[in-house]
Formats: sequence, C-alpha cells, structure tokens
Amino acid sequence: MFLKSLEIYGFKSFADKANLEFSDGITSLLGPNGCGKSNIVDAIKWVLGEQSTKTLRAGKMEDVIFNGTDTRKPLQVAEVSLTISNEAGALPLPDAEIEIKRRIFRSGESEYYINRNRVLLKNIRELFFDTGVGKSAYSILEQGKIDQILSSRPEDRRYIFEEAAGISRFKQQSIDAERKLEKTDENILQVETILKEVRRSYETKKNQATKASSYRELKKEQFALEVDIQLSTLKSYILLRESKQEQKELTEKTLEEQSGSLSSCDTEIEEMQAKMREMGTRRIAIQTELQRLDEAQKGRNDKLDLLTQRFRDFCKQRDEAGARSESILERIQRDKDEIDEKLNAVADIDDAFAQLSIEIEKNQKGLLSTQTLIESQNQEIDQTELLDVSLDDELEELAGKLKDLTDVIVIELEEKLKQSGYNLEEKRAALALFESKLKHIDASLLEQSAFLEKLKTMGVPALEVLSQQQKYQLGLQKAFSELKELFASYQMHQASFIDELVAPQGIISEKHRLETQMGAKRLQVSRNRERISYLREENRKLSASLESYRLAISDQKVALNQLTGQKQSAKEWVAKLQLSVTEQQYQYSDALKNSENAQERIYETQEDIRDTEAELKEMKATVSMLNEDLKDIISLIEEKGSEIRAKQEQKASSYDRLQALRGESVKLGLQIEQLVSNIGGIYTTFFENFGKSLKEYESRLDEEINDIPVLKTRLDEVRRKIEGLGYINQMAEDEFAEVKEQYDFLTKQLDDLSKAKSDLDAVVLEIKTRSEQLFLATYKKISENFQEMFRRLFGGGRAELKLVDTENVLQSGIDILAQPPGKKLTHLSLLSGGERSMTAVALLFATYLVKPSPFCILDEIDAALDDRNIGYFLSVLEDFALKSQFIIITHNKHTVMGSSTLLGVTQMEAGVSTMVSYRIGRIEGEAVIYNDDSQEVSFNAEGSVLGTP
Ligand SMILES: Nc1ncnc2c1ncn2[C@@H]1O[C@H](COP(=O)(O)OP(=O)(O)OP(=O)(O)O)[C@@H](O)[C@H]1O
Repeated sequence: MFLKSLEIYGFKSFADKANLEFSDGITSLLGPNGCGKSNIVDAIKWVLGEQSTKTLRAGKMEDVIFNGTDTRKPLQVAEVSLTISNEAGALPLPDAEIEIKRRIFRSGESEYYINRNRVLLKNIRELFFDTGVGKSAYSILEQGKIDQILSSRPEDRRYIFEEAAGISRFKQQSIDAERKLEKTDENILQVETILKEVRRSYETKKNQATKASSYRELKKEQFALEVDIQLSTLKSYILLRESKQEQKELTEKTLEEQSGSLSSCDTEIEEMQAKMREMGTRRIAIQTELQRLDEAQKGRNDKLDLLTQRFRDFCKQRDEAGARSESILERIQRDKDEIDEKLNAVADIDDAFAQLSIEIEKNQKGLLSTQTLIESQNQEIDQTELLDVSLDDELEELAGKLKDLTDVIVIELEEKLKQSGYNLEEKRAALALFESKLKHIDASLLEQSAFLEKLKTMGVPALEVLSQQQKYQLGLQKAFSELKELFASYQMHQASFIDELVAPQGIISEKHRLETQMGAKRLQVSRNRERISYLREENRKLSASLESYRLAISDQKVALNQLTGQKQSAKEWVAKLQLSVTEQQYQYSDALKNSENAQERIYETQEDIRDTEAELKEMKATVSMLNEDLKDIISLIEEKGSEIRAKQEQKASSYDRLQALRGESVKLGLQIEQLVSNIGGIYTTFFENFGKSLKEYESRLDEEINDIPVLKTRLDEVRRKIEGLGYINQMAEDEFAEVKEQYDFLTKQLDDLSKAKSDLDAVVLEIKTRSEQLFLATYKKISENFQEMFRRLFGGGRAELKLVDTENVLQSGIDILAQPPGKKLTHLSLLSGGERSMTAVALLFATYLVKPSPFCILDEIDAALDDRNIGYFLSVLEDFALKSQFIIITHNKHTVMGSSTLLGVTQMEAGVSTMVSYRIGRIEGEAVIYNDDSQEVSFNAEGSVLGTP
C-alpha cells in the first residue's frame, strides 16, 4: 500500500472534514453523479502540488475552497492532507510514513507541509521526482486525459515516457543548468560591462599615477639637485672659510676685541636660529598630527557609513518582524473565531442530539404501544373468528333442526286439517258477520249516549230520559245475545288443533324458538364479522403508523450518526486549530522578540552614531585649531627668518665697518664671519624652503658632488620637465591602487564565470547524453509491452509506437498506430470511444510494466467499455493490482464487483459531500452491495449505484 489515507476539509464540495482510508489492491469510489468523486481526485492532485487551475477544474486557485450552499456559508480555508506509506523507501526521506499537506486561504496565501514542517512547493516536487507520481506523471488517469494522450500532438505524450525513464529529474536538472547558464551569460555580460567602465578609469588612473610617480621622482631629483647645489656651495664656503680662517688666525690677536662684539651678534643669531629650529619642529609635529587626524576622520566616516547601514538594516528587521507579528496576530484571531464558531456548532449539535434522542425514545414508545395494540387486536380477531366458526356450526345444526320441524308441522297440519274438516271460506264469513255486528253495537252505543246527552241539555225530564235509557238497554241486551250467537258460530269454524300447535309446548312455538335462536346467532356472526373487519382496518392503519415510526427512528438514527460524525470532526478541527493557535502564539512572541531586539540594536546604533559624530566634530575642531596654529607658526618662521637675515645684514655691515676701521686683518675676519654667516644662511634658507635641515645631508660633503653649473643645468632641465607634466593628481597613485584592485577582482570574476560556463556546458551535454540513453531504453521496452498489452486487451490486433524524429530523441514526438482485430490500421481519431479507452489503458499498463507507479487513480476510464472489454480490462487490472494500489472511480457494476474495497460518496445535505461505507456481500450466489445499515444498494440500467432498492 502506498496511499494510506486522505483527509479533506473545505476542499470543493467537502465542507465538513472527510477521512478516506485506502487499502491494498483495487478500491472503488462509488456515488451518484455530482456527489464529489472527482473532487477527491482533484484533492489528491492538488496536495501533490498541481498548479494548473484548468487541470483542477477551477477558474482560479481560490475556487477550490468550498463556496457555500443555500444553507451554508462559504469557507475561508481549504486543507488536504495525504498520508503515504514509505516503508519501501520509494520516497527519499527516512520516515516510514510521510504526511503531505497543502492549505490555501481565500486571500490566496498557500502553504505546503511535509511531516508538519513548512516547506516550499519545490520540495514537494523534488520528493516525487521520477516515482511516476506527481503533477505531470501517469499515476492519475482521467477520462479527459485519455483524450489528451491520444488526441494531443505526438510531442505532448512524451511526459509518460520521460517519467517512466526517470529523466524528469534530469530534465529539471537540465532546465536548472540552462537557467544557470543563462544567468552566467548575464553575469558575464554584466561583469564585462562593468569591466569596460573600470578599464577606462583604470587606464586614466594608471596614466595619472605614472605621471604622479614621475612627478614624485622628478621632485625627488630636483630636491637632490637642490641639496647637491646647496652642499656644493656649502663645501666651497667651508673651504673658503677654512682658508680665510687660516689667514684670520694670523691676524687673530688684532681682531680679539672686535670679535667679542661680533660673537655676541653671532650668539643672538644662534639663538634666533635655535628658536627657528624649535618652530620648525613644532610645525612638523602639527603637520604629523594633522595627517593623523585626517586618517582618523576617514576612519570615523567609514564607521559612520557602516553604522548608518546597520541602522537601516535593523529598522528593516524591526518593521518586518512587526508586520509578521501583526499578520500572525490576525491569523490567530481568525483561528480563534473559527474555534468559537466550531464550539458553537458543537453546542448546537449537542442540543440537536438531545432533541433527537428524546424524539427517538418517543417514537420507540409509540412503536412498542402500537405493536402491543396490533397484537392484542390480532388475538381478538383470532378469537372472534374461532367464535364465528362455532356459531356457524351451531347455526347449521339449528337450521337442520328447523328444517325437520317445519317438515313435521306441514305434515301434522295437513293431517289435522283433514281430520277437523276446517273450511277457511266459512270461517271468514262467520268472522265478517261477528265483526259487522260488533261495529253496529259500537255505533249504536255512541248514538244513544249522544242522544241522551242532548235530552239532558234540552231539559227533558229525568223520567223520560230514564225510560229512553231503559229502551236503549233492552235493545243492547238483544244485540249482545245476537253477538254471542255469532261468536259461537265463528268458533264453530275455528280449527281446535291450532291452539295445540301454537301452545307453548307446541311445535310452532318450538319452531319460533329455533328461528329466534338462529336470528340471534346470525346477528352475532354478522356483528363479529363487522368487528373483525373493523379490527383489520385498524391494524392496517396501525401497521402503516408502525412503518412510519420505524422510518422516523431509522432517519433519526442516521441523523444521530451524522451529528456524532460532525461533532467529532468539529472537535478534531477545534483541537487542530488550538494547536495551530499555540504554535502561532510562539511565532508571534518570536516575532515580537525579534522586533524588540531590532529596536534595541537601533537604539545602540543610534548611540554609536551620535558618539562617532561627536568624535568627528571634536576632530574637526582640533584640525581647524591645528591649522590655525600651523598658519601662525609659518608666519612666525617667516618673521624670524627675516629677523635673522636682518641681523646677518647688520653683522655684515659691522664687519665692513670693522674692516674699514681696522684694516686688512679685520677684513679677513669679516670675510670669515661672512662665510660662516653664508653657511648658516644656507642652512636656514634650506630649512625654510624644504622644511628640513641640511645637516641631515652633510655626510654627502665627503662624497664627490658634481660641479654647480652641471647641477644647475640639470636642475633647469628637471624643472622644465616638471612644468611639462602639467596638472598632477596627487592622489592618483592611491586612486589607481583602488581601481586596480577592482579591475583585478573583476578580471578574476570574469575568468571564474567563463570557467563556470564551460563547466555548465559540459553538465548540459552529459545530462542530454544520459537522458537520451535512458529515454531510448525505456521507450523500447514500453513499445514492446504496448504491442503485447494491446493484443491482450483487444484479444488480438496490432499496435505500434513510433518516434517521429529519431535524430532528435529528446524532442521527438511519439506516434501511436492501432489496429483492432479484423480492422484496418486506423488513425487514432477513427477509433471508437471504447477502443480509444482500451488503447490508452494498454499504453498505461505497458508503462507500468517498465516502471510501476506506486499508486494509480483511474477516473471513469471504463465508462466507454462494453461488458466484454470490461472483462479484459478487469483481468489485466487484477494482475497489476498485485503490485500497485488502484483507486478507481466507476459507475460500472462489474468493475465495482471486482474491487476489494468500496468507498461511497454521497450528498445527504445538498451540495455537501460526505463519505459512506459500502461492502460486497452475496445473495444466492449473486454479488450485491450493502450499505452501513446492511441494506442492499441497487444499480440503475447503466450500472450506476443508485441507493437502497
Ligand atoms: N468550491 C466548491 N464549493 C462547493 N462545491 C463545489 C466546488 N467546486 C465544485 N463543487 C461541486 O462539486 C460537484 C462536482 O463534483 P464531482 O465532479 O466530483 O462529481 P462526481 O461525483 O465525480 O460526478 P460524476 O459522476 O458526474 O463525474 C459539483 O456539484 C460542483 O458544484
């Protein structure tokens, strides 16, 4: 097994969290049209890094997030986690199980994880390189992809062969190398452009530096010539002074007195010269300090630049950490809102759960009481029916008796009538006479009483009334005796045996009794039947309500299960969110800490900048102070020089005066003094002109020095040369050194880049050669397998693969030629839908033979196959399922029955996909599918799963 499980939340129609556990062999995904089966395939493609919205059947990437239904709001995030078993080490990670997760927010932000560590898309792609799995691999084959394989340009089919050949990695490496090559070319171009610029400045600075260096050399020579001229002059003075000294010593005695004052003059000059030297030293010290300060200022400026850069960097770090912490805070809030939402949903689910449980209990009670009532009524029906049977028996018995009795009555009546001579006509006439007499008496009585009343009212005397009354009485007595006679004659015609017959012990009474009994029993039977049919009708109604109780209970139980599932997934989601909130809180405090650290660094850097600026300011003040001092000293030196010169002139004129006054001997002394003074002047002038003491060079006095005219000629020449040099950039040498460093660096870089370019060229060539070898070897094997697989799937026929451009294997397209059995070699576009599917499947399986994909998802590729081809297809599939894991979306019953595991997708709530489990069972040897409630699931005419029959 490769794919272990898939967890989907918020992806397309999977609004609630759904878990799919895969197993080895063939797993079928079942469900009606539009319930979300292909969305599961999309989820797998998506988590493996698919970027094409077209392939994912979406307009833009955010469209994969659940976009709501009439009753549900759209979600803000979609998340898919795929757990893969890596026990066989197919993937280059040490873990036995690898979880890949991808998450997308409606804001468009996308995240990838491998084993809960945040990674880049690139890392996911690299994980699946050359495994047959991944974005462009052949592990997922959909209906549309069959057309893509067969109808696309021959070049577009290459990816299957490349993946199987394992050159996808090389292809990527080659692309990377070519990209690096391009980058290297760009860099070379860039470096060459910069080098061109630098070379121009290099040449200029080189010329300037050469000029500056010649200038420095000439200046050095000029100085040396100046020194030599001064030394030569000095030497001649010294020699002259020494000769004069010899002469002077001869006249020393005479000059002793004057020399006293002269020596005081000399002392003064000496003192002034000492002062002058002191100032010279001070000037050098100031210049040295100025130079040092200049260097230090440069150092501080550099430090300032560095600190400013650091300040900017820290500001950027602080701002980035701040922004990051805010976005984390937002995410935390979002997750917390979602937790609240989910907890509310859990509370709602609990309420609904309790409500449902009450309803189930109520329905179960109703069910029980209805069942009891039905049973008791059934018992009553049975008893009543038994009673009816015995009543029918009794009725039959009574009917027998009645019939016998009636026969006896008829026979007896006939006999008695015969015996009695009974005549009905006569009897009726006697009765009519008797009755008319009775009526007459009755009418007379009424008449007489009315007449008597009238008499009374007329005031007829009582006696008369009485006599009338007596008259009437006599008439009445007569009528009465006539009546008696008439009754006796009627009785004469009455049959006496009738009384016997109708007497209580007589048989007529017996017959009446029997009839009454039978009537009563019939009435009871009819009432019983009415009661039975009433009870049956009642039971039928009760059975209907019993069924509706059952249905309601089963629906409510399904709803309870759903609620439990929803509650569980909501709780898991809450736990996950809480974990994520804790994680993000850590990230948040990290970001805050980073921001605070950066702020601290900013303060420190600001402090450093202020300190450095203060130091610089102080240095500048010192420099301007020293410059002032230098200016003062230079003017003091100039002043002192003119003082000395004045003093020397004064001394010379004193000598002249002494000479004039004291004669020739004094003149010599003066000459000596003059010479001494000249010698001193040379030193002084030299120091004034060059800031250095001539004494430093006195050692050269013992060396051979050119004659002064020679030296002067050369000096003139040097001066002309210096003038001829024109403007001299004194910094040129330093600047040249800097440019040279840059120039050397760039030249080296250019060399390195050229070397890298040639290395990359070699890599590209090697990859190409290796890819070509691998591609050809794999292509050959797939081509052979394809021919065999085609024959196996079609039960004959012929098929071939052809490289379009054999000269250019790595770019060449691949043509497919197919000839189903008994048909001509046909262009692919002329094949039927089923033949196309089988050809594509043949190519796919031919590829698996060379490089099996660890798992394979086939989305309705059997849709166009008839029963015979399904048979071929399944037999091949079963062979391959021994090595690879297959997940098949199908509506075909045969394919479903050939699977080892079934996973059902349904939409109990419109627009929201959920998973249901199905299993295969057997009824009378026939395979059938059962759902969770062990109800059989039916297929429609096309073989699609419909639901319970
Ligand atoms: N972002 C989304 N939010 C909610 N529902 C979506 C989203 N994207 C797609 N759907 C829904 O998913 C359903 C399509 O699912 P699917 O293509 O997986 O079905 P199926 O089971 O493969 O169907 P058939 O058997 O017809 O191929 C459509 O009803 C569509 O509206």
